[in-house]
Amino acid sequence: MNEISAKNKDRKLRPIMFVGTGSDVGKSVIAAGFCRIFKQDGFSPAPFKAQNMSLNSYVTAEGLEMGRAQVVQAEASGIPCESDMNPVLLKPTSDQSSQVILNGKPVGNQSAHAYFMANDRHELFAAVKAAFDRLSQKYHPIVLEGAGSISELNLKHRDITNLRMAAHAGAATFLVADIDKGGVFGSVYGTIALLSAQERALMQGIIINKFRGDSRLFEDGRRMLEELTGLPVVGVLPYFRDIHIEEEDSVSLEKKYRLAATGKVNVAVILLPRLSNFTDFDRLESDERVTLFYSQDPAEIEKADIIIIPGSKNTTEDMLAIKNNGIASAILRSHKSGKTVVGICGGYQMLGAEISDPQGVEGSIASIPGLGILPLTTELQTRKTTMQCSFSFLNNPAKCTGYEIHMGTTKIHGQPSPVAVFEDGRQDGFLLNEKTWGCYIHGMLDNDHIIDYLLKPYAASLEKPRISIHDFKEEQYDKLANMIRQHVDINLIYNSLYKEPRVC
Ligand SMILES: NC(=O)CC[C@H](N)C(=O)O
Repeated sequence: MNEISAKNKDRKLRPIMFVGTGSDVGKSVIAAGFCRIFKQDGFSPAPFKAQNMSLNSYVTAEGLEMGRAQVVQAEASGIPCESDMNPVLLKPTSDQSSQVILNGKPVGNQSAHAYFMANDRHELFAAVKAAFDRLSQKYHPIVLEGAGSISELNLKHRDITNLRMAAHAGAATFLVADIDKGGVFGSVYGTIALLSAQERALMQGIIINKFRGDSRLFEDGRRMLEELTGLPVVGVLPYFRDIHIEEEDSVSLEKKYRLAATGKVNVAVILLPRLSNFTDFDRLESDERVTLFYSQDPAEIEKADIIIIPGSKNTTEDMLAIKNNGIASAILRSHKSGKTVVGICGGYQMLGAEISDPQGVEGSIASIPGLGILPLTTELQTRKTTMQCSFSFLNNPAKCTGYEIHMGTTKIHGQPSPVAVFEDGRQDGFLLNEKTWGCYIHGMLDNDHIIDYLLKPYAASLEKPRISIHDFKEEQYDKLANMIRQHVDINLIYNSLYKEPRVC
């Protein structure tokens, strides 16, 4: 623990917030790092982001849905996640429409226009503030994350995620800028210059992120930015590749591999247009035996040993998309030639004979034939299933964990052949043979023996990964915290958290 935190440990820390000059500047990872720093220093931090837009969600122990970035940050804080950490989650179902999750429950699909305009989102902001207030009764400091850029002038009066939230929280606010993107002086100076006096009063400093090379070379730049903005540059964080923290949105998915490689078990995850929960594959991706790539190229997909059809926010439209772009035929050919084809959630639904949506839950396609590999049909319902689950996989009695998030219910035609049996006796999924199966459970590939089962036909002689997923994540959070401590003036940050907020 550093001197300042040790001396003042009994005093309540005010909230801290990380906002950005734009999206994908690294706010979530920095927030996760600070959650771990505060935990290491003996405080009881908790994360908060008022609104996320993401197809990567998770389910709390209470069966409430929330964005995964705050789940990661809660893990870094060493506490269970709860929906108050992310009260609003927008899950885009198409370019025009999102499913709106409020306090963990879907409140319907709304067009972007209706959602953003209604009464300047007054009610939503009230709900968000209430969630924050509940959370701050239990934890301190609250580590808030903003969304995108804080200088979207036309959206400011409807903002519920950035500086209006910082003002409500009285948060010491730090601006994060990505130097790797270029234009860091313009974006930092411009962002600060466009703030109102009240907003400016919240700002405590600047963090330059993703710096490549020796940061001493940036000393002049740091001084210039301080002169231009009147704010201290509290840290210059390096661009890193050796710390693995789960990432929030599909911007990061774009950067992942697209090609098969030799000498490893090749796993292709179909890059569906509305792919959801791609974090399902993080553990598999980090397995030394595997090369995992995301692809929408039928020729590349056919090179894989194992094809996984992932979850989808819009199974019917994604089914149509893979029929039209040749991927469905590539999957069928691979299946026939004896390769592994596995489906998770939406992907499981696609492996069946038909997906129907009589009530238009996902869109305008009332019904569409699936791949016809598994003897099952799915109907999308208006009621959403969201729950964490414990289950056993096939005949292995070991307890596995995962979670379900879906609107569809699936009927098996003929003899059941479940993949998973839940603690309450319920069954899920269908196993046609060792190389052909599917089920609803997200996170199932975080269970090592299921990964081993998947890889067994291809990887018997290859070395296994050694460290458990829990220990691996803990190690990564500690590495992240240590890296931040090395490059940020942590005393200055603590000082700003002991100061009373300036009245805005
Ligand atoms: N997470 C998913 O893959 C969801 C699948 C499908 N869209 C459903 O809601 O049932």
